[in-house]
Amino acid sequence: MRELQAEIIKALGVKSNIDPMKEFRRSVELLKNYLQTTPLKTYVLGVSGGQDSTLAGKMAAVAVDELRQETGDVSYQYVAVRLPYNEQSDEADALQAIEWQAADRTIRVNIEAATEAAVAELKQNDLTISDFNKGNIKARQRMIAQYGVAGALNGAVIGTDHAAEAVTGFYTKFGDGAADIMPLYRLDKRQGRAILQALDAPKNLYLKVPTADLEENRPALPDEIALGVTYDQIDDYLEGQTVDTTAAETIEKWYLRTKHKRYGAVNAFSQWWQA
Ligand SMILES: Nc1ncnc2c1ncn2[C@@H]1O[C@H](COP(=O)(O)OP(=O)(O)OC[C@H]2O[C@@H]([n+]3cccc(C(=O)O)c3)[C@H](O)[C@@H]2O)[C@@H](O)[C@H]1O
Ligand SMILES: Nc1ncnc2c1ncn2[C@@H]1O[C@H](COP(=O)(O)OP(=O)(O)OP(=O)(O)O)[C@@H](O)[C@H]1O
Ligand SMILES: [Mg+2]
Repeated sequence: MRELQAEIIKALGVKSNIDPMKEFRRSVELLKNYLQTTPLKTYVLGVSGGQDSTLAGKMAAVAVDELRQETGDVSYQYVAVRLPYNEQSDEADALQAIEWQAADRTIRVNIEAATEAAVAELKQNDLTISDFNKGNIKARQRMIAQYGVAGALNGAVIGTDHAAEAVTGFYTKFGDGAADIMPLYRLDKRQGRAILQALDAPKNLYLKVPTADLEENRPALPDEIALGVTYDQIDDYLEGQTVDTTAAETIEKWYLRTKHKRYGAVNAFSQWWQA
């Protein structure tokens, strides 16, 4: 195994083999335990219609249902948040995911107006805002909306970052990367898929092409095109298998380049950025 590969696997805590239901329970227990250590009663999660939020939302729904039963406190709830930028082409998938999860409540916030207002104000200052940059602003508007819901409903925000995204830093810093709890962290993409399969989730939700869908010039751009490496290759790498050198180098390039996302803001005591 490559030296950096072993270091990454250890840092992200990825297993080469999982028992899907055991990992599901581990995440559900984490969600239950965390809420009980806080004054909070609600889990808040943006549900896009993609694989990751389909899984994380199911974990949240099961966690709060068990908490209600075990404690008798009926105020525990899971709130799914629809966050379209105007119309969303795969809206039906998002609604299907929420129904399958059996969310206690669904909230809808269209992020288009807030995004456009932010971009327009920035442009007043003689700045060019690229489509790519605007995509990250959309992800941050989704973060603002979810924390708005959390603030109103005594909630904690769930993030869907998992090992295959953490290794590539494929998320918006302080956008979808910002959350209170990350139940998928440690799992790679195929492990998340295996859990959904074990849970008998609708196949179309876990077999669909992963996309951040943030760019207007390249709608529904597959993550694998953006990254230049496939999830199968990333998962193989994370599970300690040998992948071809080009793929391994691409993954490692992303890992090293996005180190700043896996640490807090630099201060006078931090040293990670000097290495
Ligand atoms: N050393 C460093 N090199 C580069 N940037 C550094 C930095 N240290 C701090 N920074 C800060 O980080 C910022 C760049 O990071 P960031 O804003 O995240 O931007 P960036 O990493 O350039 O873009 C985010 C990527 O994640 C993808 N994404 C986003 C959201 C969801 C998903 C998904 O899978 O669904 C994927 C998105 O398509 C895009 O490819 C800079 O503006 C700077 O403030
Ligand atoms: N249109 C949206 N509506 C609600 N939440 C969204 C939307 N787009 C992104 N999100 C939130 O941002 C997270 C990151 O997006 P990401 O694309 O990585 O995950 P996903 O869409 O759930 O799964 P996949 O990666 O397979 O597409 C989502 O899991 C979800 O919580
Ligand atoms: Mg997606």
